[in-house]
Amino acid sequence: MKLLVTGGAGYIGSVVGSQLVAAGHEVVVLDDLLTGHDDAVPDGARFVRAGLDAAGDVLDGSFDAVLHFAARSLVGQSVAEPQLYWWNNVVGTLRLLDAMRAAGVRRLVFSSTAAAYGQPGVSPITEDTPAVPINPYGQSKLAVDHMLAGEARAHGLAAVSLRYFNVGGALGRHGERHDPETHLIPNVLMVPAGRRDAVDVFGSDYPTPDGTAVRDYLHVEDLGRAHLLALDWTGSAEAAGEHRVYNLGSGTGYSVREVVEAVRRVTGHPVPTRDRERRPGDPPVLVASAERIAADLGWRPEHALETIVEDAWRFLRS
Ligand SMILES: NC(=O)c1ccc[n+]([C@@H]2O[C@H](COP(=O)([O-])OP(=O)(O)OC[C@H]3O[C@@H](n4cnc5c(N)ncnc54)[C@H](O)[C@@H]3O)[C@@H](O)[C@H]2O)c1
Ligand SMILES: O=c1ccn([C@@H]2O[C@H](COP(=O)(O)OP(=O)(O)O[C@H]3O[C@H](CO)[C@@H](O)[C@H](O)[C@H]3O)[C@@H](O)[C@H]2O)c(=O)[nH]1
Repeated sequence: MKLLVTGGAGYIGSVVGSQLVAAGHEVVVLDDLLTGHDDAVPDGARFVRAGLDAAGDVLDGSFDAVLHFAARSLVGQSVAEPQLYWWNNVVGTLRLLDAMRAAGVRRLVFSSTAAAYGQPGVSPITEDTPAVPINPYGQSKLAVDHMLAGEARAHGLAAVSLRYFNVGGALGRHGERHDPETHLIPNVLMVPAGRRDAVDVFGSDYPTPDGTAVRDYLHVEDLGRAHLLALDWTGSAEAAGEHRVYNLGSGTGYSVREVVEAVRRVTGHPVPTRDRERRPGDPPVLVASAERIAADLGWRPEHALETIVEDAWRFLRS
C-alpha cells in the first residue's frame, strides 16, 4: 500500500514507519520536525518536511491510508499553553481529514492515548471506562476520537483510535530522543549513562504498594505490530463507516520504584533516587485492559519490562 505517516520523524512514528517499510509498503513521511529529527525518518521512506496544513498538497488518490502520529504530547505544556494543543492536535487533524476526504483516502489509524481516561479510579481500564481527560493534551486527543467517529458515520471513513498506555524501548536505530525528556525510562537510564546523578521520583505518597505511581509499560515494537493489524482491519469489508477504539497496554502495572529496580538489574549500575513532590495531573495508577484488541484483531504484547529497558539502554548507548 501507499501510506502517509504523519509524525514519522518522531519516536513512535519512525518505529512504525520502519515496520511498514519492512512489510513492503510505500511510505511517505509528513513531519515539520517540531519535536522530531530528520535522521530518524525510516530508510526507504520519502520525507516531506511540512506541517499537517500541507496534507492537502501531499495527499492524492494514489494513497491507500494514513497513520497519524503527529501531535504535541507534553501534559505539563498542555496545561500552561492549551491553545498549542487545540491548534496542532485538533485543528491540524481537522485539516488532515479534509485533505483525506478531498483525495478519497478512507482509511486512518490514529495515536490516541490513555490520557483520554483522566483519573478513572478503576483498574484495569477498558474502552468502556468513561473517558474524562483532566488536561488539554488528553482533551485534544479525545476530541479527535470523537471527530473520527463523526467522519466515519457521515463520510464512510474506516478509522481506529489506538489508546497507548506508556510506550518504551527501541527498534533498531529508532528510539526515544526528546528534548526535554519527560518520560520515566529514558530519564532513569540517564543515571547509568552518566548524564545525571540521580533520578527524581515524583510522588512517594500515592495509595500504591510502594507509594509511587503505577503505569503500564509497552514495548514500541509490540505497539507497532498493533498498528499493522489495525491498518489491515481498516481495509476489511466491515470497516467502512466504522470507528473503533482499542487500548494498547500489557495489562501489568509497574511502580516508579520497580522501573528504577529494572534499570539497576539491566545496567548493573547503582541508580540513586530523590523523592520529589507529585507531578501535577499524574493519576496514581493507569493499567490497561487490552482484551478487546486481543479478541478482535488477535494482538498480544510479547515483550516484558526487562526487554523494554534493555532495548532503551542499547539505544541510549548507541
Ligand atoms: N510516547 C508515549 O508514551 C505516547 C503515549 C500515548 C500517546 N502517544 C502519542 O503518540 C504519538 C507519537 O508520540 P511520540 O512519543 O513519538 O512523539 P514525538 O514528539 O517523538 O513525535 C511526534 C512527531 O510529530 C511531529 N509533529 C508534531 N506536530 C506536527 C505537525 N503539526 N505537522 C507535522 N508534524 C508534526 C513532530 O515533529 C514529531 O516528529 C503522538 O500523537 C502522541 O500523542 C505517545
Ligand atoms: O523523571 C521522572 C519521570 C517520570 N516519573 C513518573 O513516572 C511515571 C510515568 O511518567 P511518564 O513516563 O512521564 O509517563 P506518563 O506521565 O504516564 O505519560 C505517558 O503515558 C501516557 C499514557 O499512560 C500518555 O498519554 C502520555 O502521552 C505519555 O507521556 C509518572 O508517575 C511520573 O510522575 C518520575 O517519577 N520521574
